[in-house]
Amino acid sequence: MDVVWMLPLLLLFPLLMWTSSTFLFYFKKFFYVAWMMLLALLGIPVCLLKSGGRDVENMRVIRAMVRHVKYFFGLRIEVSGWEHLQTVGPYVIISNHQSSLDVLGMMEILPDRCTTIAKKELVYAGTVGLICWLSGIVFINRKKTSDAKSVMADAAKTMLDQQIRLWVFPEGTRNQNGDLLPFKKGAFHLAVQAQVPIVPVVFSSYNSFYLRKEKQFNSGTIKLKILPKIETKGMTSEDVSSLSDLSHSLMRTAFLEISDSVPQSNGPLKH
Ligand SMILES: CCCCC/C=C\C/C=C\CCCCCCCC(=O)SCCNC(=O)CCNC(=O)[C@H](O)C(C)(C)COP(=O)(O)OP(=O)(O)OC[C@H]1O[C@@H](n2cnc3c(N)ncnc32)[C@H](O)[C@@H]1OP(=O)(O)O
Ligand SMILES: CCCCCCCC/C=C\CCCCCCCC(=O)OC[C@@H](O)COP(=O)(O)O
Repeated sequence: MDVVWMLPLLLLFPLLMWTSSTFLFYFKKFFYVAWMMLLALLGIPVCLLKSGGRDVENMRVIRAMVRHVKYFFGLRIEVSGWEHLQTVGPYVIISNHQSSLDVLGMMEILPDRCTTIAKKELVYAGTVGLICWLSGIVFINRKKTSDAKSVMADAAKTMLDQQIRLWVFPEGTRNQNGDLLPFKKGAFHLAVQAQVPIVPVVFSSYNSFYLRKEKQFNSGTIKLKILPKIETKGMTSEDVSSLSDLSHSLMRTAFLEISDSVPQSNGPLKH
């Protein structure tokens, strides 16, 4: 073929490749949300029949229904430190938060009678919002600290009265910058108020298979490391800052240890 004709084709090829991976990114994201919405639609009547309303036991329904979703996206989830979840009674789980894909890892290890603290906007997410409400998810208004504090103080009492575990994302928002954000204090006040242990859980970086800004969503492995519990018995609000710093330091070390060295989104090589 004439080289003049080959040139535009050669230029077009990378464009087509780029377009197809971007297309795949949006397709997979759309499928993820649509599938979760459908699962929630099917799960809602199961929850209502099982518990008759809002009840943390409904988390078992979500856990059972979500576990297969990882296979659609070629994701492997490797868990270490299972023994640290064998704690009797209530505790607070804290973990880093990179994406809504975290739900897949959560549902691999979610202990019984464990629900989550989430931003209040999630309750309006259609069928997903409704099943979250039915499963006892505690919704907070992040823009009104005083409201969030009082909801979390109530949650501390409920944890003890009803023997519930709570999963909190102390970064307070999704973050994929290749490191952990500084921690907000709510999770630590919660654990100290209820005098229950904290179990840190670390998700490895998704940057090797999922990059939001670059529109990449490939298959890959998520490593989940459950760290030993941190006791809070005898602590007061004075200890919250040091408790938060200790947790952050332990989790950051584990995060860097289990995450692959990969180019970070919009940044240099890390780790
Ligand atoms: C079958 C199909 C199913 C389909 C569906 C599938 C899945 C659905 C099921 C499950 C999904 C669950 C997944 C949900 C994920 C949702 C994740 C999120 O939404 S993350 C965002 C929400 N979470 C959080 O924000 C928690 C972390 N944030 C905090 O804890 C914050 O501290 C805060 C309470 C919100 C307050 O925020 P602020 O910005 O004001 O932060 P500070 O921490 O700096 O606090 C200021 C000040 O207040 C003191 N403080 C904080 N909290 C308390 C408290 N509880 N009691 C007393 N005092 C408190 C803090 O110490 C600061 O004071 P000081 O500076 O003097 O120390
Ligand atoms: C206003 C709508 C709120 C989000 C709705 C998303 C629709 C979800 C539908 C299906 C996805 C599967 C279930 C995922 C549930 C997890 C939701 C989530 O991860 O929310 C993001 C929140 O942690 C932090 O948000 P910000 O990055 O601080 O903002």
